[in-house]
Amino acid sequence: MIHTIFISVDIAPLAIMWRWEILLKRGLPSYVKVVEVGPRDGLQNEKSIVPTAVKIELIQLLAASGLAVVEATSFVSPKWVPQLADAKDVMKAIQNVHVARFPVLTPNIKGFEAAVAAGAKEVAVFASASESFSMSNINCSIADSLARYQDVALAAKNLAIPIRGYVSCVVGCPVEGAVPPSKVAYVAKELYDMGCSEISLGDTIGVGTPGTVIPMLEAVMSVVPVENLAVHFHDTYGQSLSNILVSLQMGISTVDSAIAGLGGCPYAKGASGNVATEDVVYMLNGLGIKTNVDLNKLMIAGDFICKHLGRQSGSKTAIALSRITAPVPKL
Ligand SMILES: CC(C)(COP(=O)([O-])OP(=O)([O-])OC[C@H]1O[C@@H](n2cnc3c(N)ncnc32)[C@H](O)[C@@H]1OP(=O)([O-])[O-])[C@@H](O)C(=O)NCCC(=O)NCCSC(=O)C[C@@](C)(O)CC(=O)[O-]
Repeated sequence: MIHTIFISVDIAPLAIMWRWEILLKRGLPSYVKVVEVGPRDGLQNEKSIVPTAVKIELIQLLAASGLAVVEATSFVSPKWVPQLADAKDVMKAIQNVHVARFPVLTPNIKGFEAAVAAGAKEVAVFASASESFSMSNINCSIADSLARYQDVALAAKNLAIPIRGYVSCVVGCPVEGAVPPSKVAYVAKELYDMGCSEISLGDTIGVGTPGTVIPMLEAVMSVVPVENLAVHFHDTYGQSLSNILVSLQMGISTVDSAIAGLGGCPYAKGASGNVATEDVVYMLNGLGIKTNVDLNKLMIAGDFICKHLGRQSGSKTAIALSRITAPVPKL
């Protein structure tokens, strides 16, 4: 005799979860490259000079966490950014660390040559989508900066050195206010056309929301392939993670961040730190996106630099995890 057994299963919650997964994960990459900018963007605005040995140890700890790229320092004028005047010594000390790449900022050919002489194998140039910020940050117009960067790009190409291009003030400028997406797209395309293999779009003063970031990304993505783009958010208004999420949904898979949320540009008054690497990795872990970064090891690096600077971490994740003594619940 055959018995039919009916089991009543309420599938509604499962269906809702499934729909949310589809909605949320639409377009999300399976892997995100996290570019750590803490030793450079994070420290450049610190008033007291951080000893070179501390910078080197920080870089080593960050590389040990699994980060593939750690922006190490800048070969800029020490009169403009005294904190990074030890760029040469930092680079020399990390020559034998091979687990990560260590790009450096170079504002002109002088900086490029010094960086290469110190052992840099990757460089980055930095332009702005706002004329006023270009003047205050690098003392020249956007057009003049692009002409300078042509020389750097050519020199880099001759030595087969990869070059990244930053665009600052992609949604707002401390002087000019809102920046039109078309201006950002113009500068991004110029950098891409001169040979920058990655264009990082910087919300220097952290004023963007998804409402302004999406139209900006649409404009840039119409002239530069999405696989060559990165996003770089400062967290002044607490919008970074939502801005990162929409960027990922639009196809971007490279995200800049700074350990412990350090940072700020000396020439962008009022700008707060970068989005914290710990917070970015926590969110990406939650989305099931691979980063190859060990959050516990990141915490060690964050702890190290915060102790040195004598301040609490700017990462909500780091603060939360440091208060938890019981194992972190697996969400
Ligand atoms: C671009 C310059 C040099 C122009 O500065 P300038 O004063 O117009 O340049 P200059 O050519 O007249 O040179 C002045 C002095 O600097 C020297 N100099 C010239 N170049 C170099 C060099 N590369 N390395 C070392 N020294 C250099 C040069 O030799 C000279 O020395 P002096 O004769 O007076 O003794 C200057 O404005 C500068 O260094 N600016 C850097 C500012 C900076 O680093 N800002 C922060 C980084 S950008 C940022 O944070 C935004 C970003 C990327 O994170 C993305 C985002 O958040 O949006």
